[in-house]
Amino acid sequence: MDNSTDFNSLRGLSVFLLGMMGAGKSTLGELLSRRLQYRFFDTDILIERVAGKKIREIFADEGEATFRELETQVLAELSSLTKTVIATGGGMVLKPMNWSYLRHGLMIWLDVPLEILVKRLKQDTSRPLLESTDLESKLELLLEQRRGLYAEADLRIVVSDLDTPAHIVEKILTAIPTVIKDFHPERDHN
Ligand SMILES: Nc1ncnc2c1ncn2[C@@H]1O[C@H](COP(=O)(O)OP(=O)(O)OP(=O)(O)O)[C@@H](O)[C@H]1O
Ligand SMILES: O=C(O)C1=C[C@@H](O)[C@@H](O)[C@H](O)C1
Ligand SMILES: [Mg+2]
Repeated sequence: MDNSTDFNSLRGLSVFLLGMMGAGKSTLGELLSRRLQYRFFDTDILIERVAGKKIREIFADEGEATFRELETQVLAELSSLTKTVIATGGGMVLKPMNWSYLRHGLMIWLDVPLEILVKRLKQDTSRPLLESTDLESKLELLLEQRRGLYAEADLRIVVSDLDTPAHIVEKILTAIPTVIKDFHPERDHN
């Protein structure tokens, strides 16, 4: 099949991937962008570039509030682009102001069960919010606090243990035409 038939319905609209740490936003974002022939950006990577240091170091040296400011700044710049897939950081949904930027594109929530997140993140040391705490309890708490926010996305993709990144991208591409039908670009940007 000609891949372009998959995504004509997007009409150049950017895609924002939302979801918890470890949900696969960065991994899938890159794959999805290739399928869509879109550019790909990852807000965490851009923040590290702007700050000239790792996220772990930004949290340690300047605190989470500074990280969140940089996050909004990077998002604001990306939101004016078209034909772009953007992997956001897990906490992008926290600031109400960020929603005015996220709403410029199609927002997709990668909904991954807690057990899978724990499995994926137990060896990881790059995520400061998961440092020196009981990983499962911390993730559970964050998920509880954020679930309602992620649920504001235009599309929810439920991920199971057996879903490979390629399979999830196919699920997204299949769902896009349906969700885009109800998408109103003139929706409230506030
Ligand atoms: N479908 C999948 N199956 C198996 N492993 C996966 C899948 N998707 C992602 N992973 C793995 O899970 C880990 C976390 O993925 P990734 O970094 O893409 O998450 P993220 O959503 O970008 O997290 P963060 O919000 O912290 O940036 C990586 O090691 C990645 O290889
Ligand atoms: O869920 C979060 O709050 C975070 C997720 C990561 O992507 C990074 O943006 C950072 O580690 C914070
Ligand atoms: Mg990521």
